[in-house]
Amino acid sequence: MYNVKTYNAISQAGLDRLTNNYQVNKTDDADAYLIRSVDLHEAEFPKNLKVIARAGAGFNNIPLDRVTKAGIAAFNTPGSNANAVKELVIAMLVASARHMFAVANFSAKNIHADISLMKKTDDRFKGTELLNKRLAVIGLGHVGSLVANAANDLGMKVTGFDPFLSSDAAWNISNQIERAASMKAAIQDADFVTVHVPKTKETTGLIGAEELKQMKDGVHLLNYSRLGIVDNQAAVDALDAKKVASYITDFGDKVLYNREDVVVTPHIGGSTEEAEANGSIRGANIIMKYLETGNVKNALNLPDLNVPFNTPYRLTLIHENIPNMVGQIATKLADNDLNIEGMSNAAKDKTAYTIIDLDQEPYEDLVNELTQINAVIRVRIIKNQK
Ligand SMILES: NC(=O)c1ccc[n+]([C@@H]2O[C@H](COP(=O)([O-])OP(=O)(O)OC[C@H]3O[C@@H](n4cnc5c(N)ncnc54)[C@H](O)[C@@H]3O)[C@@H](O)[C@H]2O)c1
Ligand SMILES: O=C(O)CC[C@@H](O)C(=O)O
Repeated sequence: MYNVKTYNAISQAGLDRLTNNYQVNKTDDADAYLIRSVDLHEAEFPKNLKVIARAGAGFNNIPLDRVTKAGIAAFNTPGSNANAVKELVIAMLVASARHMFAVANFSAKNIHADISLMKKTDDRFKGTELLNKRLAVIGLGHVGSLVANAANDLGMKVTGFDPFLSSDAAWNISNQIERAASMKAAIQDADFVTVHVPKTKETTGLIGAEELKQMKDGVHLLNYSRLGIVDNQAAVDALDAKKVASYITDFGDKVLYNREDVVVTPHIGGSTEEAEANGSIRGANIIMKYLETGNVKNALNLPDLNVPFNTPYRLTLIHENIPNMVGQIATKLADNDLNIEGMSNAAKDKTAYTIIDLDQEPYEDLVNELTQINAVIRVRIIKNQK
């Protein structure tokens, strides 16, 4: 029996996929965590924990270095909520062009007045159209590519900037989207700028005072990525200077409160029934595959390694990516008369992963003995359930 612990509201759709070999939230000493935005940076991980699946795209809440050193595989589910974010961003583009939040505030405050009078008395509510306006999309991954394509379908001129664009992602982007060679080239002519990059050391403050200065006067800025990717104090200064017309973000920050030109939504970009179900189902599938086969695809901290599991037992080893690891492991098995039916190894950055298929049950102390090899981080024996 495997134990799964959930954090945050995890859609039942994914939990329903777990087979009878799984129980959910029965113990803290879990084999797997299925999480959303919970911040794990200060968390202590139980000894049993083998895998963390993040239902969603952003993984800046997982301390990847520490998790890897503990031999825990970490996965996210990018794309599971991309359509939800796209729809909200498009709504916010329309809302900012048509002053929808000012209109809503006005009508809420003047509930007893004849609302049709406001059009006659107040020119503030005359908006602009998105047609032929320019949108800069920073980051063209799962979310950014959908936003770029949808804005293009609405008749906007769209410029994208993504120096690390994967070839898979590039296939999803309409050939109408212009590709900028630099951030400055992307933002300097844009009427709207929207940011869709992961939060890393490199992207923190990606849109700061300098970038805001390079934008057109009256630009509308959107941040549905993460807190800190836009320097909020710089954004407030640019709003005060009327450089930026409006700023819409999914992440609260006290410097943004009580302003009519700022709208903060409470981190709801991916909060739809469909997106939460997608993320939870993908998370549950990832957990079952990793625990039951050791196979890995698109992990955040392990290389891809997918080997058909046709023997009664399998050993998986997470170890440092240094010379002679596989040799030492194979020698230990040979010294103990364990025949290797199949062996595969791959590396990602400083971490390597080895799968060894065995035709017989390994002796009890093998895990301990292999773990004692210098630079071996985690050893598992998996019994084939098929
Ligand atoms: N508000 C929400 O609820 C919500 C929902 C989903 C995702 N997100 C956030 O949005 C981010 C993007 O999500 P995604 O699913 O598109 O991720 P993704 O990994 O598919 O795409 C991210 C893209 O950003 C690009 N990128 C990285 N650094 C860049 C830089 N310096 N300049 C330009 N491009 C850069 C990458 O090459 C990649 O193509 C996530 O990391 C997450 O933080 C927020
Ligand atoms: O879990 C959520 O609702 C947030 C998800 C979102 O921020 C993401 O990065 O995918």
